[in-house]
Amino acid sequence: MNVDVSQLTKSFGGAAVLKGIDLNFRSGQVYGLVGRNGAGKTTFFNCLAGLEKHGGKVAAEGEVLKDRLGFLQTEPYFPSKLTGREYLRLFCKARGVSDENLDERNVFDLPLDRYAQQYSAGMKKKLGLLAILLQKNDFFILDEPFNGVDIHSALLITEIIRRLKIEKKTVLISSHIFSTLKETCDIIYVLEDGKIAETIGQDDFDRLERDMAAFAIGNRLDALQFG
Ligand SMILES: Nc1ncnc2c1ncn2[C@@H]1O[C@H](COP(=O)(O)OP(=O)(O)OP(=O)(O)O)[C@@H](O)[C@H]1O
Repeated sequence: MNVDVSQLTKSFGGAAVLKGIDLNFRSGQVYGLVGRNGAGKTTFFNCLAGLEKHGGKVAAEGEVLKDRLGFLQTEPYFPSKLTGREYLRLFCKARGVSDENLDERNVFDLPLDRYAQQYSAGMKKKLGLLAILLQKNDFFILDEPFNGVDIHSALLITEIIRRLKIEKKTVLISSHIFSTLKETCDIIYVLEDGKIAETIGQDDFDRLERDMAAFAIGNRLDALQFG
C-alpha cells in the first residue's frame, strides 16, 4: 500500500514534537525510523494510526489508513481475562478474516489458552505481532518489534518482515538495534528535532552506523576511566 505523509505536525501542550514530516511509503518496501529517545517516533506512529490528532495530511490511496494498518505498539495492551486465543479471534473478527486453525498458525508457540495479560514481555510482543499478521493488513508499523524477544523469535521476525516485503506489503519499523534495521530495511529515515534529517539507502547504512557510533561514543567515556 502506498501512503503519502505531508507536513505532519504534532505538539503536546506548547511543545512541538513533529514539525512538518513529509514521507512517501511505497508497496513492497521496508522502512526504518531511527531517532534518539524522545525524538518522536512513537508519536509519529500514533499519528499515522489515527490515535493522536495532528496537523498535515496522511493519504492512503483514498482509504482510511487505520482500516488497512497493523500496528504493533512498543508495549501492546491486553485487557484482563482475555486469553491469547480470544485476543487473536477478536483481531480476526475486526477484519472479517478467518480465525480457523489458530494452533497451526501459532508460529511463535504461544500458550494461547493462558491470559495474555500474564504473558512475559516477549510473549506479549509476539502475540501482538501474530494478531496483526493474521489480519492480513497492507501496511505494518512495528514499533521496536525485536525488543524483549528471544533469539529464535528475532530470527523468525526478521524472516516475517522479508516475507511481507515479498508480498508487496509496506513495513515501517523502529528499532534501537541498528543491525536489525540493516538486515531488513530498504531505506532508513533519521528523525531529529521534529524533522526527517536524513534519508539513507542501503549503500549508506554502514556510513550511518559509523556516524551514529562516532556521535554516540566519541570521547564521552574518557571521564569514566575504566582502568
Ligand atoms: N501524551 C503525551 N503528552 C505529553 N508529551 C508527550 C506525550 N507523548 C509523548 N510525549 C513527548 O513527546 C516526545 C516524543 O516522545 P515519543 O514517545 O514519540 O519518542 P520516541 O522517539 O518514540 O522515544 P523512545 O525511543 O524513547 O521510545 C517526548 O518528549 C515525550 O515526552
